[in-house]
Order: sequence, then structure tokens, then C-alpha cells
Amino acid sequence: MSKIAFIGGGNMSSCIFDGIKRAHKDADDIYVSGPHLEKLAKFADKKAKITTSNVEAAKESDIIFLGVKPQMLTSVLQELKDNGIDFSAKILVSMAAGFKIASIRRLTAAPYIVRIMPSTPAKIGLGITGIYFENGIDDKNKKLISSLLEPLGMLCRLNSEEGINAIGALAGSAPAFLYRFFEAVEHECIRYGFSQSDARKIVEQLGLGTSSMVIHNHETPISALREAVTSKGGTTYEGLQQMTAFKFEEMIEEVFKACMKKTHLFEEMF
Ligand SMILES: NC(=O)C1=CN([C@@H]2O[C@H](COP(=O)(O)OP(=O)(O)OC[C@H]3O[C@@H](n4cnc5c(N)ncnc54)[C@H](OP(=O)(O)O)[C@@H]3O)[C@@H](O)[C@H]2O)C=CC1
Ligand SMILES: O=C(O)[C@@H]1CCC=N1
Repeated sequence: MSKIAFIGGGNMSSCIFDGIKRAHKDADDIYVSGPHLEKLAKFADKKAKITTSNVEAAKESDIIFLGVKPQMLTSVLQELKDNGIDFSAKILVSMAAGFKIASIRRLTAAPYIVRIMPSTPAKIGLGITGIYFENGIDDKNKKLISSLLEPLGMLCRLNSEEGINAIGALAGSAPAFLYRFFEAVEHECIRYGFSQSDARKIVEQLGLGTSSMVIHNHETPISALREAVTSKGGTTYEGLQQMTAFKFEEMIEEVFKACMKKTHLFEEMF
């Protein structure tokens, strides 16, 4: 097994780390680095080597997952470069939104860089992870990196970094938008007299049942599933009319446009 490091042990690194541990029982000496050792204890409990030194973690590893926020990545890469890390035989796997391969290369001169765009449902093996390989990565390494990410759920191979940007919005950010919808429904349940605990259960079953209907009726357009709920002259129709009045589709378009705009702004900044 190649030696693996995570620079930054936050939410996303933790999802990927857990996936690797689930699928690769022999992955024992994974390094995780971050500024606060106490926050890395959860990794140590799962046999990772934890350290406050990004340099130590990078030096010891063949595959380095970059798990810090885009705003931190420049200084982290600069630190590794300034401390003599030789990237020539290492693979850098960056999950940072809006941070291009060209920018990582400018800072590190690393020949092998992979962009990935995971999502938090990866925590339970149900995420969507975008992946973009440059031409320089050979098939053996493509297979290796893919095998580390497959336990996270669906792996979506993309042909460009703009594809990574798009999947970042459509699959990386989108869980937050769906959670916002669930939060709003939970709030309405409470407004109509349900207890907090019942409201939560209703939202859980609503999400599970509706997603399962989409999955179990794979050949059926989603619009047809919606129409099956919408009795002629009935109550659902009135609710949908409100969604139309409030320009629901236009709002969703603007939501994704805003994500992309910020991603492109990041690309200019870094
Ligand atoms: N969350 C998501 O759904 C997604 C996130 N991403 C990308 O993943 C990356 C990480 O995001 P996320 O996990 O959510 O963020 P988190 O804030 O959870 O994690 C960032 C981690 O970086 C650590 N850190 C901060 N400074 C340094 C440093 N100098 N050296 C090493 N580690 C450092 C932080 O440690 P400490 O807390 O101790 O300061 C923290 O553990 C981002 O680039 C983001 O764009 C991509 C797709 C989806
Ligand atoms: O909010 C963010 O910047 C990251 C990228 C996609 C999801 N979360």
C-alpha cells in the first residue's frame, strides 16, 4: 500500500480517511497533520499518525491529500516547498474548490496533481466525488487513486477542471441546499403543531421515501413522479403554484450560478 498523508484533518479529510480505512484494511500508517493536535485525536484512535508538522507528513508519504481551505492552501504549499519537500515522485490530490492545477504547480513544481471534488455524504459511502486526472498520471496511479475514493460512493470522472467546478456546485454544495429545504419543512412541521422529535422523523422519512422513489423508478422522469402527487384541482397543485409564483427554478439557477461565480473568483485569486 502506498503511504498516504492528509494535510488538514477537517470534515472532508475525515470522510475520505474513513472511506480508505473501510476499504483498505492494510492502510495503517496514514499521516494526518493539522495545527491542533487535539482535533486530530479521532484519527489517532483509528491508528493514524498525527502531527502538527505538515512537512513531516508530506515527507513520509507518496500520496498527499490537500485538505485545507482554499484560502490556506497557498501558504501550506509554500511551507512544504520552502522546507525542501521533493514532489517529483509524489502525487498531490487536491480537494480545494477553485484552486487550479496550474496554481498548485506554480507553488510546488509537482509533476503529478489530481483534482477531486468530494461531498459530505461520502461519510456514509453515499457521496458523489468528481475526479480529474491530468495526462501525466499513468493508468496504474489513476487506478490507485480511484480505488481510494470508490468507497466514498459514486466516482464521477471529469474531462476538465471546469467539470470539477461544476460538480463542486451540483454535488459538493448541493447537500447544503437540500438540508436548507429539510430545515424549512421541519420548521413548518413545528408550526403545524408537531413536536421537534416528530418533525425530525417526518423530515427523515420524507427524504428517504422521496429519494427512494426516484431511485426505484429509474426510468420514470422525475416530472412524472411529481405529477403523480399532483391531483387535478387538488392541494399539491396550489402549493406548486406558489413555487412558480416565487420563481423556484430561477432561484435554483441563481443558487448554482453564485457557487460557480465564487469558484471562478477563487481561481483568479489563487
Ligand atoms: N465540506 C465540503 O462539503 C467540501 C469541501 N471541499 C474542500 O475541502 C477542503 C476542506 O474543507 P473542509 O474539510 O470542509 O474544511 P474544514 O475546516 O473542516 O477543514 C480544514 C482543516 O484544515 C486544517 N488547517 C488549517 N490550517 C492548516 C494548516 N496551516 N496546515 C494544516 N492544516 C490546517 C484545519 O485545522 P483546525 O481546525 O485545527 O484549524 C481543519 O482541520 C476545502 O478546500 C474545501 O474547498 C470540497 C468539497 C466539499
Ligand atoms: O463550500 C465550499 O467551498 C466547499 C466546496 C463544495 C462544498 N463545500
